[in-house]
Amino acid sequence: MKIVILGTNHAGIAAANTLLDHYEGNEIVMIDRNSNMSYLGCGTAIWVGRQIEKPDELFYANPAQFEAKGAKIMTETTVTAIDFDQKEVHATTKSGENVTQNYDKLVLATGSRPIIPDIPGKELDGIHFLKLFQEGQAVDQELAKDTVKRVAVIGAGYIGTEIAEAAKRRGKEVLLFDAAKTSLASYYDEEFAQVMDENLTNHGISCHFGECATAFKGVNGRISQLVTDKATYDVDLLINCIGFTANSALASDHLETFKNGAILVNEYQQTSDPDVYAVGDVATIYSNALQEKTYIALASNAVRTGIVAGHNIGGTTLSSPGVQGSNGISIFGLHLTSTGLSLQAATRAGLKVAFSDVEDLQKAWFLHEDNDKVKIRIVYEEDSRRIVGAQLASHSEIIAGNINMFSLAIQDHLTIDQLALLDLFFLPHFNSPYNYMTMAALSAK
Ligand SMILES: Cc1cc2nc3c(=O)[nH]c(=O)nc-3n(C[C@H](O)[C@H](O)[C@H](O)COP(=O)(O)OP(=O)(O)OC[C@H]3O[C@@H](n4cnc5c(N)ncnc54)[C@H](O)[C@@H]3O)c2cc1C
Ligand SMILES: NC(=O)c1ccc[n+]([C@@H]2O[C@H](COP(=O)([O-])OP(=O)(O)OC[C@H]3O[C@@H](n4cnc5c(N)ncnc54)[C@H](O)[C@@H]3O)[C@@H](O)[C@H]2O)c1
Repeated sequence: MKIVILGTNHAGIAAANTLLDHYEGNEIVMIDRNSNMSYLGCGTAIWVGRQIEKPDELFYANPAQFEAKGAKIMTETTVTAIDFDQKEVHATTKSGENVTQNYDKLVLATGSRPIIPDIPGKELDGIHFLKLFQEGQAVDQELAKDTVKRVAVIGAGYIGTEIAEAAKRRGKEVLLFDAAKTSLASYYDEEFAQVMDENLTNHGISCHFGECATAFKGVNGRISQLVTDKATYDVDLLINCIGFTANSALASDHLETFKNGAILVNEYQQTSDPDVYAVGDVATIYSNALQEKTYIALASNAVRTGIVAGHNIGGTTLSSPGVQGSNGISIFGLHLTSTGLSLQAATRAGLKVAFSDVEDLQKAWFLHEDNDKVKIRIVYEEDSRRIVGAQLASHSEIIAGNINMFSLAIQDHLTIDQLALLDLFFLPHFNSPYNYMTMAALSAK
């Protein structure tokens, strides 16, 4: 069987590795327009903020590894069209040569691109996006310039908040904007996001929330001012981080799509064309919290969906268990993690939910060093008492592991009452006998 994989980043790599490592006798062709593969965008802010010196280790795979396993890999080759009737992929190489690859099964792993705000001045120099390694390099080079003193970041979601920290660590004056009332509003309720907002402000980032960019103005073709619905700011550099949109244009005329344009897939990652699979940021994903298909762009989902598609194409039926959109962020030592739905998000989705909040020390009360407070919220359905979300905030790194338990609870449809008496280990170095997770579940009304 000939399998063509379009896009060789996290989702395409996972599909290819699954097929190459577990199934024999297939011809695998991988095509990508980029010159590199496997770039971990999650490391961009860590590198740009000089928490690591170099970006070299942010790549975990290269074309030679796939060639060694028998795949044909075509980088710097842009797919221009797909003929789904003839089962052919048309592409153009770097040198301008047009090439065609036929397929028995096709994997769409073309990912996503940042959304471009449609406002005047968007074409000015000094306005950047952050997705590709090359875009990270461009921002890194800008931050090295002495002339770049004031940086505006539009969008205080994950990328915006992380790059705001990085620019601050590079000694810049940083202004962070979001249309929402707080940072991280898509992931956390106000009570949690405000902890982050305070942290950002305390570290010298100027937060402008509930404020929308309306125009970018320039001098000699380069950004010099940001105009919002509230004021005008002089800026030397602007970074847009207002979310991703699926790269589905190659297939959206032929395949069924979700309301945001992502390719609709079933639990086997199969699209409305049975010979075409879609994985990662280009595809929808099933949310166990919402109990319906949705769109969540995460590298963790890209890897899992690639594995699922690989096995199903290879011949092993494997159904995806769905996801919770579990995520985390760490800014100037403050960690926030969440899974499933916040109270706001659940209410917006029409769920009738309640919540339980607790605040306590991470470790036992008699340990006075490195024993930070933890803030926890569990969100659950009022009638069924099914857990649909959890949020944690602390300077303690231990919370990073805890959120995964809530992810499993949501996946397995556990109720808040089932969580209350769950056997959680106790050791003073890590927690208290009255664990805050237990206490949050026990105190649910
Ligand atoms: C700055 C940043 C930080 C992030 N941090 C995290 C994090 O901490 N945790 C997390 O889980 N997620 C994180 N993400 C999100 C994560 O990077 C994405 O969800 C992930 O990259 C999706 O992988 P993918 O393979 O589906 O798509 P992509 O990474 O978008 O890859 C798609 C590939 O398809 C190729 N392609 C597209 N169109 C064509 C075409 N026509 N022809 C040929 N090739 C094509 C592209 O060149 C690309 O290589 C972060 C993203 C960014 C940008
Ligand atoms: N730590 C992580 O897990 C991590 C890190 C980086 C990126 N990612 C993922 O990558 C994807 C893209 O990240 P992102 O930060 O671009 O998106 P995001 O969805 O996290 O945040 C986008 C932010 O932009 C704001 N916004 C939207 N339109 C706006 C406008 N016109 N003006 C001002 N603000 C506006 C939104 O309110 C939101 O807070 C997301 O799926 C994210 O989860 C994850």
